Amino acid sequence: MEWGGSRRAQTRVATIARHISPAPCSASNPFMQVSNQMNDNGGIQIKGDVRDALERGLPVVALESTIISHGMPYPQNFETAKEVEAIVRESGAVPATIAILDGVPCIGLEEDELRKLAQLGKRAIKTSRRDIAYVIAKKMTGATTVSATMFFAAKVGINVFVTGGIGGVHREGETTMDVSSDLTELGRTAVTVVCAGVKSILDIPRTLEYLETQGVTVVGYGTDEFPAFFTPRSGCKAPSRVDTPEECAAITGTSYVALLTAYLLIELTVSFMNGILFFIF
Ligand SMILES: O=c1[nH]cc([C@@H]2O[C@H](COP(=O)(O)O)[C@@H](O)[C@H]2O)c(=O)[nH]1
Repeated sequence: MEWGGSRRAQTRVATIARHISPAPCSASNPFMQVSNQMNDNGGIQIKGDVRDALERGLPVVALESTIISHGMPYPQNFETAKEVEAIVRESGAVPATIAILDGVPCIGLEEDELRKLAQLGKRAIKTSRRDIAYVIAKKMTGATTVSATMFFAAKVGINVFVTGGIGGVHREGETTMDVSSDLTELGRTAVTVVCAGVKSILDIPRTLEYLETQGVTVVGYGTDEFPAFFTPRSGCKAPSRVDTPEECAAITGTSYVALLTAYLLIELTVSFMNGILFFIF
């Protein structure tokens, strides 16, 4: 016979799970239904192929847009964005580049929208989680950073997000308090972020400390070292390591099953970038 307290505890855990777990990718996904309604109301807009994949439970990979607007000049940024989307497609997943266009959060961009964003460059608002409400309310065009991209990906049930480098703790951050909101988002939003670490201009040891404080699972893929975006060598050790896609899947599965708020950040060296899509599950 089951102990009543245990049953109550299980119910509480299930309730918590509904709040913190990413929405499942299916037509019955309540987030999708909300998104559909929001779409009708001029809210979140999901591109056709992305919507179709989410409804059918097929793999979708979120991509950020600040790297397009602020990371490179036009037209290299446009070409690179298209190339990254093509790599995702070749690997059997649907790419969903996320941005806010004229106040509308868009999950997946048409080619002309991608070009518009690339041409706008730094005139697009660099939009982190803090800025989302303002950019939408003012009907502005915002390029989403890692934190804002994770926010929208989780809202529509996308569980994997691929980018170059994430933000981190800036040097002298101990006095300036300049810590990227990417790090706090990683601690609160259950989206697996596949990236090449942080740039060496940031304070990597403090970035790792902050990720630990936020409860973020940081895993090196095929490396013991935390990569520094342009180079696999930072001199800082990654807290843990996996070597196969199956190990990655097991860690992600464990995080969800155990309902931990320790979400997964997989760090890759740049040379592994073409291999990242093996992580889609
Ligand atoms: O090497 C780079 N890392 C990160 C970014 C972008 O900058 C954001 C972090 O900005 P901040 O440090 O202001 O939080 C990241 O999420 C990403 O969008 C970038 O352009 N270049």
